[in-house]
Amino acid sequence: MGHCCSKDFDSAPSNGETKAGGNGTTGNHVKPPPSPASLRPPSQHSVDPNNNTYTTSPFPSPLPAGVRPSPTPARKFKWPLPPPSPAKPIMAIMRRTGLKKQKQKQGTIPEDREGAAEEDGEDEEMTALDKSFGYAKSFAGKYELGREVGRGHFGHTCLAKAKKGQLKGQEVAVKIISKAKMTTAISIEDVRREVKIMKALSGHKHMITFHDVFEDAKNVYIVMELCEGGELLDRILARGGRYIEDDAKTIVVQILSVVAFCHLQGVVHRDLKPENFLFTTKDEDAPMKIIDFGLSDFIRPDQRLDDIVGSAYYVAPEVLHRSYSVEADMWSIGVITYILLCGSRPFWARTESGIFRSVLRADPNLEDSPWPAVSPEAKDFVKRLLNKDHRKRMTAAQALTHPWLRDEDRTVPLDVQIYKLVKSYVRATPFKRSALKALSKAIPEEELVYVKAQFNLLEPKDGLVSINNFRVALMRHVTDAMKEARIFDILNVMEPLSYKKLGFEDFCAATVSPYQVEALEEWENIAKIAFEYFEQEGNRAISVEELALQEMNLGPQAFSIVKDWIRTSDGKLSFLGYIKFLHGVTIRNTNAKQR
Ligand SMILES: Nc1ncnc2c1ncn2[C@@H]1O[C@H](COP(=O)(O)OP(=O)(O)OP(=O)(O)O)[C@@H](O)[C@H]1O
Ligand SMILES: [Ca+2]
Repeated sequence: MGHCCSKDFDSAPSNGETKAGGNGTTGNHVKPPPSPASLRPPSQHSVDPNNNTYTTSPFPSPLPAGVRPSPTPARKFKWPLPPPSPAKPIMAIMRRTGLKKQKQKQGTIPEDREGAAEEDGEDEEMTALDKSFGYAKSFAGKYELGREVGRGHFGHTCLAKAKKGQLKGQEVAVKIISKAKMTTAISIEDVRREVKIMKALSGHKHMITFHDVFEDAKNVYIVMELCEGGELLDRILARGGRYIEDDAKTIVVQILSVVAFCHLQGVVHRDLKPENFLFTTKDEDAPMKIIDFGLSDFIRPDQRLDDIVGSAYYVAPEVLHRSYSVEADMWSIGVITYILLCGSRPFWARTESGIFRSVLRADPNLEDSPWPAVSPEAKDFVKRLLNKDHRKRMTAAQALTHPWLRDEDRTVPLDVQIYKLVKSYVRATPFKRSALKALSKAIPEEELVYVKAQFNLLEPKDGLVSINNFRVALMRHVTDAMKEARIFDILNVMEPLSYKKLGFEDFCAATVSPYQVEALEEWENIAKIAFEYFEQEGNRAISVEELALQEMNLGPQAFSIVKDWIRTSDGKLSFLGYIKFLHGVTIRNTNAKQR
């Protein structure tokens, strides 16, 4: 859990560089600790603990005017930096959750009554809430509790020794979550879901192994494998704030491998940070395990979440905009990689709102020391994760095939993104399909490593894949989480594949994402080549009406926009029109219906 509160890179031994900045707009610039006072993170004094959770986004919504995100209440936002005392934020968080509920029930609470309303709300909830989970009650009979090994916002973790059963004599870790702090139905549901997710995902080699769960009148006890090697954050700090590139790769590969697994299972972690990766032993090369699914959630393939959740330094821009999916985790991995490689945070400011401003607007600094000494592949890797446009970010499976990490001996995990893209492709018009096919033909061989790996994971028969290949590949990885996230539903909307099989060429066309290709350095060249192919094989005369209504599913309001995409000389798509058509442009200022 979040020892982000007690450790800070700014107080870590400096790597010697002094950078300007700290205004929240120029990236994270670590300051050397010149005096004992600066060892205390500055925001201790400047962040208001009562103003740390947003029930609505502090930023304008990215949704079209008039469209509001669904009304799920914002849940938790954690302290980015050390609070004055460990007890206060817990109380503050719990009170705030109570307040949100109260507000929902009764509408606006007058400002000067807020404190009282919080307390009232808490009391009311405490008496009404059912806090029995149905877990076994025999914790004390089965385990002997030892010393505390960690503490976070929502509980503390202790050593324990199993007294009986299969684990008899073995040391385990027990996360103890106090029922007194579960003051709302949401906080109870969070614990229930944390247990469900840990149980379902247990088994992956970089996932903490879940053993058991218990409860009594006071607490819930989550029993899991003990990791004795400490948090990744501690190792970064012990190394003076950064890793050499090869060691960073070893870390990032492990993170991606387990996160790819979570995403395939329909679980978004939402709190990826170095504090939530533990080393199994104290050995330098001990494997890491992901922990803390306290903020995680199930997510359907086509779902967007809207609650602002996470830790400030690692939060993705679209989370602040309240419309996000698994790509938000990929942003956090970009932040972790950036830190591993240079020892500084990419988005830094003294206050929480300053950090958010930086996340939304600032480009990470990849110029100053030590970046000139970092390989171009590593920099490209970071850029492709810290892209503010979530559509342009690599997925976890894709990132594992990036040139920086590529290793032919490592199996690439199945990527649920493939399913989403194929679903859209098989439902697209022939004109759109030929536009995508032209694009896929222009992609350099180098970039096809990922697509080839995904195609092979579907185990093509005679070079072809059908809906059954997609089903069987998913089944191979099925867990209860995958069922809960309704991942299999996507197969129903892929039903045109019941009558048609895809060869590798079609598969490439189906799985090419114009947004991700646009993020490549060679984009301009690729686009030109793609258009040449399109001119040869797919471009045809098309009317404004057909383009807007049939091809793009837009309303007549879009006629004036798509009109410019068509060449007057021959009535076919122009180069610019082709590119826009590929992207399925979002027309915000019309009431046009969109696919
Ligand atoms: N399996 C484990 N083995 C060893 N230590 C552990 C284990 N699980 C958790 N810890 C320690 O306990 C700390 C808190 O655990 P965890 O992150 O799950 O709690 P949390 O209250 O949800 O945290 P946060 O404040 O980040 O939400 C971890 O940072 C880690 O130091
Ligand atoms: Ca944690």
